[in-house]
Amino acid sequence: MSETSEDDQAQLQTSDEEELSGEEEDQIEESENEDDDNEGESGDEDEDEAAGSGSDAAAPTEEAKLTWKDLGLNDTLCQACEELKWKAPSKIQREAIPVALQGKDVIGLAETGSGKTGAFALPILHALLENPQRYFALVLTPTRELAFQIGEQFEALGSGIGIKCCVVVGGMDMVAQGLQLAKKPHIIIATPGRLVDHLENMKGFNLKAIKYLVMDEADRILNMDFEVELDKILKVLPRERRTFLFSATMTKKVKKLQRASLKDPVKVEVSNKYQTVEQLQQSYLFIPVKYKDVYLVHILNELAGNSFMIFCSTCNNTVKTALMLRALGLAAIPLHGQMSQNKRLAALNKFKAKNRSILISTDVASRGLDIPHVDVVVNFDIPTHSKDYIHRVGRTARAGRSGRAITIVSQYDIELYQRIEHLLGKQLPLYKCEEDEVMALQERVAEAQRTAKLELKDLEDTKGGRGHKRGGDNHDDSEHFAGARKRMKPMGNGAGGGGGKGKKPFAKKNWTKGKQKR
Ligand SMILES: Nc1ncnc2c1ncn2[C@@H]1O[C@H](COP(=O)(O)OP(=O)(O)OP(=O)(O)O)[C@@H](O)[C@H]1O
Repeated sequence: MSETSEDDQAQLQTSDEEELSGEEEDQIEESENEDDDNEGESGDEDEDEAAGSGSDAAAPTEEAKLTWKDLGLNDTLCQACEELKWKAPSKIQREAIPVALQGKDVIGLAETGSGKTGAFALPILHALLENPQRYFALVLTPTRELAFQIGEQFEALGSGIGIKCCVVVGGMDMVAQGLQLAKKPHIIIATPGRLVDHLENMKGFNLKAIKYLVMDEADRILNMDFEVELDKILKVLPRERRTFLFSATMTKKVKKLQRASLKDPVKVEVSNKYQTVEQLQQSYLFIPVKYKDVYLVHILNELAGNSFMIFCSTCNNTVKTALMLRALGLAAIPLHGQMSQNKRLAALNKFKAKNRSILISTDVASRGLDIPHVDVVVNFDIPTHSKDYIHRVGRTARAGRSGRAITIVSQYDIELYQRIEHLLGKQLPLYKCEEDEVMALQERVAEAQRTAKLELKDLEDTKGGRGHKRGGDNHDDSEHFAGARKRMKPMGNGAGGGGGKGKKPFAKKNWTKGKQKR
């Protein structure tokens, strides 16, 4: 493997400084263009394969003796990994990086949180240092938040070499993005819909020079939801390029994979299902649908002090659930595709900064997001596609940490749940709880549900009155809403706002008063 010369590095840095001085700040603007955030997926699950969840930690294992240098990466990048405290490559990195450095196309299948981003970013940065060039690589991701996260990771790894990235996603100002693109970054990280907008509308912008195409969450990108956009993008990319497909779940459908026009790809598959049990404690709860809220509150109470990601099936459910929990004094914040992009980012940042301990989201947050402090994932609504289960529960137990996943299964979800167990290749244990204790919460929860309902109605009325269309950006500020809550009797539950460990958001004894039977 050739080493990158100092001249090459200097070239990369010098040209950046010349062209990119006076960088303009991104303007965040509200938009209702949600084309890139499809939350549903079309089936084909029998043909899918999964690498499990959380089993191949990014954290190196004892037997992992290989160093970054051994993989063939140049010194600057080895140093960048060390600065990020990545002591040694993870399994997927050990296996994928050498193949990628040989110039091969790669299909990388490895568990959630196992370091796949580094597995494709490092060889691209290595190649960039050997042949510095603008518009060098294009990374496609299914969601906007993931695009920002990947951009940050490229910048962290490439900080020593003056790498310039541009994140191109919907919901942000087109003009500001266009200006950034015009500065010819090395790496473009994009959601397909917005990239197509630029390709079609920005004079002089093309992707003819691209040397590397990455599809992160590749099975999702190759899904029919992105068909039109992806075809447009692939048409304008040069055939002479390297293509990397990465995900924790991959389609086996040859037809779908053919769309990526890979050339003799090497499949790098990393899976070690036995460790899943150790790091990710998975369980399910079988309950009648009408008790879902009360069981959720019970779980949050039982595991108080942790950080939670709760997944719902619809935008409306995320808001309703968040309002219900907030009426009980729990620090819940919704995140979904009908929120404006600045509010989506704000919600995520509050959760990341531990200002809120409960993030309630749709599948817009199920893939790729790397928030190390997530302790518990709750599938409040069961995922319609079992693949999504793998991604959702993968938001915890990342990079060698431990975590828990609890799936609420109602009488209507049995078939979907069986499919999940089939995909996992094992049966999960029941989440144990005392029914009496749960039912003792019912009265308070019912009151909170009523409050939430009123607040939701008030929210819709207020926004509707301002001329917003229903289903637009009208479900995003439930946090600051206190209309109906003001009318509600004080709960006296001592609920906290933040989510630091050890803090109980509300005192359990308050909830067990006045037990009642079902
Ligand atoms: N070699 C390494 N050593 C230690 N930590 C690492 C290493 N490589 C990556 N990480 C860290 O592990 C975490 C998970 O990495 P990453 O987000 O790339 O996982 P992923 O495999 O893409 O997960 P997902 O399938 O959920 O998208 C990140 O916080 C990253 O910084």
